[in-house]
Amino acid sequence: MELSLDEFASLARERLDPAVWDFIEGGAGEERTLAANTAAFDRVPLRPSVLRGAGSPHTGTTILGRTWDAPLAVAPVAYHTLADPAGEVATVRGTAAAAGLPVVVSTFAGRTFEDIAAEATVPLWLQVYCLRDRSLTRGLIERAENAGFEALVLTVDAPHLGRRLRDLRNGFRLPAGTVPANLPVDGFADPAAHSRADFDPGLDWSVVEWLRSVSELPLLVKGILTGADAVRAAEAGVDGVMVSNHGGRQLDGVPATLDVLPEVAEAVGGRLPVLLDGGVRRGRDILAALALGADAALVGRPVLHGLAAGGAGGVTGVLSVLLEELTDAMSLAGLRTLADIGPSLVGRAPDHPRRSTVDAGKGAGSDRRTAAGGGAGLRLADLHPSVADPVMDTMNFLNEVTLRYPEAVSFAPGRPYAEFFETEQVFRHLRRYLDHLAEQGRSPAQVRDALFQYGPSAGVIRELIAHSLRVDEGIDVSPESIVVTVGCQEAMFLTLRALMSGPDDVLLVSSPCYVGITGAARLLDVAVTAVEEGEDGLSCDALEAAVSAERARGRRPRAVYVVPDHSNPSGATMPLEARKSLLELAQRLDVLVLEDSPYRHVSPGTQVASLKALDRTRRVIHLGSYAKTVFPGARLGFAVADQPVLAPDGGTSLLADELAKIKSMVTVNTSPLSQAAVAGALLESGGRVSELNARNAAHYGEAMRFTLQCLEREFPAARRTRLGVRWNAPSGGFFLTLQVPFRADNSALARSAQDFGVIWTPMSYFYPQGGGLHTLRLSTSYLTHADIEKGISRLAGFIEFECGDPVA
Ligand SMILES: Cc1cc2nc3c(=O)[nH]c(=O)nc-3n(C[C@H](O)[C@H](O)[C@H](O)COP(=O)(O)O)c2cc1C
Repeated sequence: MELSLDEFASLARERLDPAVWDFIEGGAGEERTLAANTAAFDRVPLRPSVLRGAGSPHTGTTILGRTWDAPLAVAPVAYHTLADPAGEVATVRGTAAAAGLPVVVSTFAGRTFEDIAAEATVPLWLQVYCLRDRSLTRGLIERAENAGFEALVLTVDAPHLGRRLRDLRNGFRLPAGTVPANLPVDGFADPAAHSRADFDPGLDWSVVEWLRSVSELPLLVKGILTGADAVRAAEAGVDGVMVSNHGGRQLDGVPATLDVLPEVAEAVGGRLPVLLDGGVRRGRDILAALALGADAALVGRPVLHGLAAGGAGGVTGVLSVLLEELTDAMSLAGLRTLADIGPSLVGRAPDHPRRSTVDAGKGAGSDRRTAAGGGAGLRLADLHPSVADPVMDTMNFLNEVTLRYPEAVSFAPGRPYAEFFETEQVFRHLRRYLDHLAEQGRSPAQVRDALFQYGPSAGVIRELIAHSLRVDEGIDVSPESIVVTVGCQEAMFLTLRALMSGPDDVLLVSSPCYVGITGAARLLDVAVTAVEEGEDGLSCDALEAAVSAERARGRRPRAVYVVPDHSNPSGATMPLEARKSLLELAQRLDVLVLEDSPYRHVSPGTQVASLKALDRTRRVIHLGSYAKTVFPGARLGFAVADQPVLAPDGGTSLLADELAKIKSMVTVNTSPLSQAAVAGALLESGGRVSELNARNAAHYGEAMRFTLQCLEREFPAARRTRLGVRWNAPSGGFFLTLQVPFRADNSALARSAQDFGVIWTPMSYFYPQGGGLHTLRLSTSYLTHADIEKGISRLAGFIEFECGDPVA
């Protein structure tokens, strides 16, 4: 087994044709820059700090709005097919098996963007050479965008390819079968000659504006080597810069990238992410780059070495070695997270430039705050990385857009229908509960304290909840296995905190997935792996494959989160058999199931048995919510955690006891007032939440049916087919999803709100590892029929306009 990148390089050299090896390995001119790139890392020793209580390191980071497992990506390298016939397809497969890291695909990829995207579960970026033929360039970008690529990387150091003496001596020609799969196949065999013919040597900074006009994807420029150019790039409005000298393949004699990094980082001043490539060959090199101001590093040649050495598995090997070395170096240097990395790690004064303070995912034109100056100003980079993660902005963005366009019909929030609430109801519920306490023999002072005082962390209405679960759901658990929480959100948070004990623990989530759980995971630095949902919800096969893949990577899949009934956001419901299979599989694989099911009792018809009701082996932690069934203002939820927990001294407790301990340090206890209000509702209905909600369920079912009917009316079959619009027809819940042929992103949403007066939610918010770019979510729950009708008619106008087919 190869233990270093050098060993992969040696294997590749043995296996590749010498001229191909030279093409990959060589640099321009006397290869001084090529040599300088690696030598620069050797000149920068790391200076560890000891006894810092660092524990296990966490390598995750957020760049351009996406979470990466480590500050590492695959640099754009032409023709991966030179190293393996499967080319870039093998690369993305191999990368995914190592970690969630982006792959930058070259304009000169040996496989089509569509083929690569079909195989990719990691984010893809497109490297752009701006060709003389702008329409060809635009076409490439459009194809990549349609295939789901997430960013553009404009290479700015190559008006034509550099003077590569090895290739000139070898008379290098691309071997038969190696072609630029995304370009018209003509005249490419001599890459240098072709670049002189087709690259646009007259580019200036206006190219940024042109790219902005053809694509809304975030844009980075690759090939920045001076602070001045970095400033120009920032002024031109790019979303990130890459310090690169093209791996020493362009102008020979330019400095090593690591040497110019501090200058570039200082010039950028935290406004944009700074990435670096060139000579990165060890995990500790990544640390050095981060210490000198980079947000992440990329590797080029080593990936081709891996491909040549062992196809996709070789790529996995190369990246895994780098990641292991990175974790090892962090641990030995006393670094717990990337936020701990600063100039002192490489012995520089602390006022040296730091990494980006702004996540570039916010896109062009966003408010780019500069690093705080003196005084009490704080730097975003010094706060927990979750605060810069776009998942945290999801709720705010939707609230903001709804407030900004008050006249718009909003299909965004999953709120209950307001007409169900009457203010006096709350007082009635409170009275009912207080009477209940008196009936149970509590003295007036005890009744008073039950409302006014702190209460036990685990809650005071656990008996009533246990009773309700028994009579209504067939879930038979003791009150002691319940913890009453501040909304279901707190139940998720406590459960994750308790279960996820180390950096190798992974939470599996069905994807698309409710953002509350991914947000909680982000706050807690918990790694999340998405498992694709099918029409019937979570698929057992996909889950099993994901668990095996995680275990193969040395990680411990701990639990799987699932919304089995009328899922938010997809609307899917798992049939009974699928639930049973899931429980059997969870037992066999030894993972816990986190069941979240807020929509069961507000959906029409008979509901399938809950996972917890079917659970015979205490595999399921049930996360409950009264937001939809009683009222959201109570902020009342609960966790059923009846799993026994064994202490080293042989004693046992319930997982619920451990959750209550954590809760005592988060919210101390759930408001007794809220508990009392919900308890009153439970008492009034004899614990039968389903009966309490019979009218509501019928109403929501009707709202869904009416929305579907309006969609049918606006998009009769012929128009639907012509436009490429499709939707699902959930049997309950608050949400349905609609597929459209254009990108349903934030800017489309802003156009929809402003020009058409209708708001919806981009489904991409709900895909933790990318996806849903052409789907939008409609919530049908809180609107009147008149609003639904108006909203769907406006939505039809918007969709038709976006499809370039405006109605007269
Ligand atoms: C064989 C080869 C092909 C490359 N093709 C491209 C390309 O198509 N576009 C580009 O921007 N950079 C290209 N590069 C440069 C890489 O993106 C990257 O800057 C360089 O390889 C990083 O240095 P490293 O190989 O030392 O990691 C290529 C590099 C190599 C070795």
